[in-house]
Amino acid sequence: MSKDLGHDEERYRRYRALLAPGTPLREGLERIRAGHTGALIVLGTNPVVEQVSTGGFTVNTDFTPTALRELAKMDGGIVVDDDLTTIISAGVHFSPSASLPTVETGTRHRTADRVALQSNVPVVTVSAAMSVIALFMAGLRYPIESSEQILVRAEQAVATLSRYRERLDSVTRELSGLEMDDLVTVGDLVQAVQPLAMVRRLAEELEGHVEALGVDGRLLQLQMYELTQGIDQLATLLELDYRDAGAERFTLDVLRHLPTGDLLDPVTVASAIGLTSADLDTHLRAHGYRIVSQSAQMSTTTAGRLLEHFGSLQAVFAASGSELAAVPGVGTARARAIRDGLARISDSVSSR
Ligand SMILES: Nc1ncnc2c1ncn2[C@@H]1O[C@H](COP(=O)(O)OP(=O)(O)OP(=O)(O)O)[C@@H](O)[C@H]1O
Repeated sequence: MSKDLGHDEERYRRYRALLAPGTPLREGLERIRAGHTGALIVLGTNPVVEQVSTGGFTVNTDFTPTALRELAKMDGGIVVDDDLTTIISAGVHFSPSASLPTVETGTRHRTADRVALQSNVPVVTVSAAMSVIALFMAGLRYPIESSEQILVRAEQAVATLSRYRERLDSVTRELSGLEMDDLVTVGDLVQAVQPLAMVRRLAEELEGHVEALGVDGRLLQLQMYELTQGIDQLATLLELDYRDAGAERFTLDVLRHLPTGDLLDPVTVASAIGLTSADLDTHLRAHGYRIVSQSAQMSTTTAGRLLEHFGSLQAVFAASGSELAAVPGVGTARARAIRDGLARISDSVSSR
């Protein structure tokens, strides 16, 4: 089955977090898996769940991993309340409509799929034969993988992300050099936004892994944090710098939804982000917010004031310390910091 989450994404994410390592539910499921007994657990109740339930007995006990494991030894399924704090019943036989479609083969899994579909309540299973945990939700089956399985994919994503991050840092440095000389073209800007979009895309994928890993995802979360530092700010600054370059407001948000194949094509990217000319050689003028605000950790408002005062990024570079200090809100100390910062940026660009 496909993993296309569509409008169920938020719900899926909630259950993925509830099923992550370290949660009581996951702990109970892991105990069941280790015991090879198997289980079918309905994660909530409503009139349809009640209607398809027969037999079993009422438990109404606090949800604990041990209680879940003990009750799973019985034949039949378990019903827990919506917020997973109480085990309502155990040993329940479910009789969902046999006409509902399912591609599952065993009776436990066919039942789980159909109960989830008919009641719109998620169902989780542990297969006794296969030792796998699965979540059934709205006609889809989501495998709940072990941390080791997820980490293999996560490590590949981290490696790709760090390559794109390196590329992004290198092209933004090149872009700075071109901005200083007022030589930027559409192609140069596109070269910077492509790795930026890829970094964001990979970070989203990693966020999913971090959520699914629960307590096992802490290290990954730190790596992701480091590799994506300053990304949103960079996007905002690029949008400010090239806001006049597009037919409408220049925004990088559209790239989130562009298929990866299209993201690799410069002309498609140029027109997707609304650049007036998709001709990659067309000259673009950067306002200079990124370079000026990063020179001395200043807000875009202050950077904007400087740029407006001097008229261009090049004029800010050419300004003397006293000229900078004379701009309202700058002052002598900050003027020195700006001069030092601009010199540093200039050096880092020319040392490459
Ligand atoms: N309709 C049902 N309601 C509740 N529990 C059920 C139902 N059908 C099957 N089960 C539970 O599933 C158990 C195993 O069934 P079966 O082996 O046919 O399923 P399966 O999908 O192949 O699962 P497994 O991979 O665990 O063997 C049953 O002993 C029973 O406890």
